Amino acid sequence: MRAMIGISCCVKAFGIFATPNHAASDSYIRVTLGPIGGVPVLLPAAGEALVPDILPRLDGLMLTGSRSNVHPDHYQGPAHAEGTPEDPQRDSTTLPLIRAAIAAGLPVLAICRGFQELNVALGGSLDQRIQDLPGRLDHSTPSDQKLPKVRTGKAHAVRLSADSQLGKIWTASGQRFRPEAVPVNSLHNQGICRLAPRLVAEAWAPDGTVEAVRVADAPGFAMGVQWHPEYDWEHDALSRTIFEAFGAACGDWAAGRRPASQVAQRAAA
Ligand SMILES: N[C@@H](CCC(=O)NCCCC(=O)O)C(=O)O
Repeated sequence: MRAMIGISCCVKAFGIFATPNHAASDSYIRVTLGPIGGVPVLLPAAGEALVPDILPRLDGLMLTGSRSNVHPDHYQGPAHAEGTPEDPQRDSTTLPLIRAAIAAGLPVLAICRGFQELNVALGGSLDQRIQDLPGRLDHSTPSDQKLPKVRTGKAHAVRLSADSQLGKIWTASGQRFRPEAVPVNSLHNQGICRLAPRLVAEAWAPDGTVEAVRVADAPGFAMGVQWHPEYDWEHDALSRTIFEAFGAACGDWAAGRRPASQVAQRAAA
């Protein structure tokens, strides 16, 4: 039985009447059916009330990227600049869902906005326009950029920490990589300011922007990346390997196999 992979949705206006729809990019559907090897389950941005009913039916949770941004009220930040896209319905769903998934030990993979949600859900904060901060790169891609090669091409390198879970995953898979310079794409304006207490930073851009984290005390796969491996996996083994590792963790969960540390924790309780 394939793993059921929860995929966060955004509320987006569609059609001539700008009717609100709950949507996720096809790239998340294709990567779930591909290297993750699971069944994609779109999770509507319908609020916290659904979390207790949704979570037990999932074998993994993938938090997706989006042009919208986590509302600053969730991390006591300043109001966004006029015109900054927000999605309060998504926030009200994903933040409690992340906390519940991490508490349950469910495999979690957080990507871009999802990476930022992981940090905020666990008590961290965000910088809202890192390109305006001294010494920082512009990590965004102009919204009018139509050239796919530019929009989702490699934009900078990230440096992995010596003990990174990401590095262990890539090494275990036999992938060759330079931990001091892994090329990634970049499509974000915001970034981690205060790292949540339970997160461990695993990778950094040349300007110090945190680009990957893991949940320190998670029994299994629980990590996030600020870049978009879902754009690259068909031609980039390192991107594909992230999803394969996440898929293996979700497959174990679906088969009732729990991480050894979680079994030990439960036995000791
Ligand atoms: N809005 C946040 C998160 C950025 C993000 O998730 N980008 C994905 C963009 C997807 C697309 O362009 O369709 C930020 O700006 O930091």
